[in-house]
Amino acid sequence: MRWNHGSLELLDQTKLPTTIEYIQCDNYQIVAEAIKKLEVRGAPAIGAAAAFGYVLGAKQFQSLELKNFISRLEHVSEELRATRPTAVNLFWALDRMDNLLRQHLQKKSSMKEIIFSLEEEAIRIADEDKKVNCALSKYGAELFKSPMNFLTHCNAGALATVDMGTALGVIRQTYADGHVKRVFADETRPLLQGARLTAFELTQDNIPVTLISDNMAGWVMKNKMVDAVIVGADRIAANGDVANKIGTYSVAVLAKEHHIPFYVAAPSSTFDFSLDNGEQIPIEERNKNEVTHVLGTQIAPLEVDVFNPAFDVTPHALIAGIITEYGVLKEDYKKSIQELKQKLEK
Ligand SMILES: CSC[C@H]1O[C@H](OP(=O)(O)O)[C@H](O)[C@@H]1O
Repeated sequence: MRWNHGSLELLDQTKLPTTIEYIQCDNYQIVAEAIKKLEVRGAPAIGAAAAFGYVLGAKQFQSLELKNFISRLEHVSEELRATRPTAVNLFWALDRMDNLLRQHLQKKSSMKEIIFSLEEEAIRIADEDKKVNCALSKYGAELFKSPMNFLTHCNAGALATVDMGTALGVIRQTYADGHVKRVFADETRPLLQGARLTAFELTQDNIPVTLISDNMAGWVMKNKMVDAVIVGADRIAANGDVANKIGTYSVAVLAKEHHIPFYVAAPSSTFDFSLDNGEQIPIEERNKNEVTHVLGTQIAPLEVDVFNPAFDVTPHALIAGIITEYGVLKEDYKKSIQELKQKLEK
């Protein structure tokens, strides 16, 4: 994504890998639609895009009298929050924008000061994400000191963040250290983020990648073709339960069965300290057409019933470590995540 001081340019991820097309967002409504349609997707990327959408909304209504400006911007925040329910980074980013607005209102700042400060905060959120991914990638790479075959699910790469990625950030750093033999990428039905995005990112970086369909993950593990699994996250509860793309839970169970370490890579902004466990994480359910059609081609009877949860929850007991920008958290997750929370509150 690229911020041009008045408009946000987003790479349309629904068109990848065959078409490189950008969406010029000059109002918050276009950003909200882009998040809903997964034109921009991935927890940190959604958060940063929403923050810039908030700035666009503020600019759209800056000529209103203050009372109306405030109510319109509250509506902008609500509309952006309503785009997708699971990735907590969306709400974390919008909370930062709302809190900053409240501070300016208390200080009776001018409209010009408010707009400038909101824009600075959105840019800060984006810049922080790049630095955070670099830091967590270094911590993650320290776990892998010999040549490894990885398996990953969905896309937790540069396309899912502002840059570098989380799970793919660790893989990129580990590759730079000479410790990646190959990455097995699950295609990740129904929207194929693995086939369309992870395979795209890794081939662009000349990192050896083998695309597999989701139902092959168990067999490659059984045949000792995988040394470690690493995935991203959309929301992590206070006990270490992790919500991530649907299919992640199945991969974690398979990894456990085959004694393969299963890692999650996520910035601290993906933790939801208000939730005791993963059962409390809202799981987005999406349109049935995403399952009955593949890239617009019908593959099932239209009248069939469909269940289309976009995420599932992996219990912390299946997770070998959660790689963050503060280091790798391990069991007892409740304790290590509480320590992370205290660190963030300092
Ligand atoms: C680095 S967070 C990436 C995370 O987000 C993806 O979901 P979606 O493509 O629906 O936004 C997936 O769960 C990834 O692991």
